[in-house]
Amino acid sequence: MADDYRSRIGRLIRDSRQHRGWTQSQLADALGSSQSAVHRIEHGQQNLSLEMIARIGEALDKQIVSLGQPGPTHLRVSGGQQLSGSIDVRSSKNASVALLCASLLNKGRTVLRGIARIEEVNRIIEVLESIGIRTRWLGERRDLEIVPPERLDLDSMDVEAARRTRSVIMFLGPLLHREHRFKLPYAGGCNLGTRTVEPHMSALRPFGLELKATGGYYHAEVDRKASPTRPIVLIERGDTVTENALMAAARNDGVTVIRNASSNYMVQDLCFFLTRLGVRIDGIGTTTLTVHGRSEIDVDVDYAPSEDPIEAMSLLAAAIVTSSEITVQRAPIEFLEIELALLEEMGLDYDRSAEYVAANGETRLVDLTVRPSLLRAPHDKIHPMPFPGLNIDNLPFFALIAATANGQTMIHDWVYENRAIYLTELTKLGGNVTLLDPHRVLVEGPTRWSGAEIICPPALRPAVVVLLAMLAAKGESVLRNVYVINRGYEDLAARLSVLGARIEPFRDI
Ligand SMILES: CC(=O)N[C@H]1[C@@H](OP(=O)(O)OP(=O)(O)OC[C@H]2O[C@@H](n3ccc(=O)[nH]c3=O)[C@H](O)[C@@H]2O)O[C@H](CO)[C@@H](O)[C@@H]1O
Ligand SMILES: C=C(OP(=O)(O)O)C(=O)O
Repeated sequence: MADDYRSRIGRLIRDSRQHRGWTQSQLADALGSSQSAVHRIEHGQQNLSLEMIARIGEALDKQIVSLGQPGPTHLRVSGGQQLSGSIDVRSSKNASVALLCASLLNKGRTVLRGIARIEEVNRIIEVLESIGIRTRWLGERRDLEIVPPERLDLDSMDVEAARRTRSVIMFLGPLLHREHRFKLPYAGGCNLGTRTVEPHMSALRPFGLELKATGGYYHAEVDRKASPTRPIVLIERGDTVTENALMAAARNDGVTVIRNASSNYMVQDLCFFLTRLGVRIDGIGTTTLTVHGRSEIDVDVDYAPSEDPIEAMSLLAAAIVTSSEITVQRAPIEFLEIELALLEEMGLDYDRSAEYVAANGETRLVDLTVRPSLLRAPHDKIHPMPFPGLNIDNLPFFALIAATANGQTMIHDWVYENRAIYLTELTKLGGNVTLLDPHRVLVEGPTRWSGAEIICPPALRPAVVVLLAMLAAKGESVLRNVYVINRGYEDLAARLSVLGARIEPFRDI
């Protein structure tokens, strides 16, 4: 019996080590032990103390043994501290998930450099692995290698992981070239109200895809003889629908024109990646994309997705709400220009460095230094638009910034049915935020923030907005159940702590 447990724990340790891309010697170094001891542990030949199991878990960043289900993670924030220093923007959630899905187009080995280490990416990796794709973290755990099998095993799909994201909808475009018939679970993700899949269906129909939604699944049938005979006109300029159409077009043997395409940051990253796969795309960065597809893609490809403009905006908001001077390094300026123009109107004092190029060789980056400023409310309402408008995912941060400014600001989120509602959580921290209707909130500043205990709203950006307000609130706050934040941000609490924030993660016992 004891032997059996030792072997099972040993296997868990071996799997976690391999998932991290470490050798036995590397783990031994991290533990101050020897390679032969790690070998014995992994083969169940060594008695392990609880302390040793905890140390191994810490080294591998993975809980090896738990009593029951591990509970949710919460954050305790001691607010009112000014932040200082510099912080790098990490790669984007939205490009990372698109590129993971796009790897399904490639028979060769795909390496994604510096991909975001976030829960949303973890869920997609779990789905990919469950259908037979081998993934492995390389080097410093920032680069992901993806190797496809000869045939996918779609029936074994990890449905639980798939249902926790909306991104799995982007399997449709690549899969329609590999399978005649398949099913995908309904797309999940944040609770932002109903989000349509109709534009995806109409964009992919010309490629022969028919979808029926029943019993919690989209049932797909593909007519392989079909291919678009005229330009595909998207009924919405959505990001993931554009990506789905691009991925379908990438392996369509011929030229596909996509009109009313999104030219947002993640779409551009996907276009650059597809170009590396040998797919020519004209019109990158515009709303008409002309794709010269290839029926076979078998390339060993290496690509580094660009920095996340939404994370950059979040960090600017962190500086503004805490009246701090910080430098946000590696900000993708093309996707922040309108946000910065508006902040300038509101009175923000900031500098930007000369431009330099991201690791993808394309995206223009700058360093932004923000200084404490007295902000005033803008004259007009703030509302988002598809790129090149103010980014839809950046809008919630303007509610927080408006709460620090003098005067009244109307925030109009026409896009999501439910997202503006969560901004009223700021009232629990002393904000003056009135919900006028499900799409509009009126924010009156400036605010004297005060600490509170709040359960994370079930939406990524509003949850981060609440966390940032807690940084400004004097006294202690608690933010409960922060999975939703970890879905889209890498080590946010730890990285803000490096800037001087006092944030401590904890779990219920
Ligand atoms: C994985 C990923 O990349 N997610 C992003 C992507 O989701 P995604 O592309 O999946 O966004 P949706 O297709 O759900 O669009 C968001 C909402 O906007 C509406 N809509 C969209 C475009 C349009 O021209 N008209 C219109 O009405 C949709 O009906 C929907 O209600 O784009 C959203 C909007 O930028 C972002 O918030 C998400 O972070
Ligand atoms: C709404 C968002 O993303 P998703 O499409 O992954 O739900 C977001 O990033 O804020």
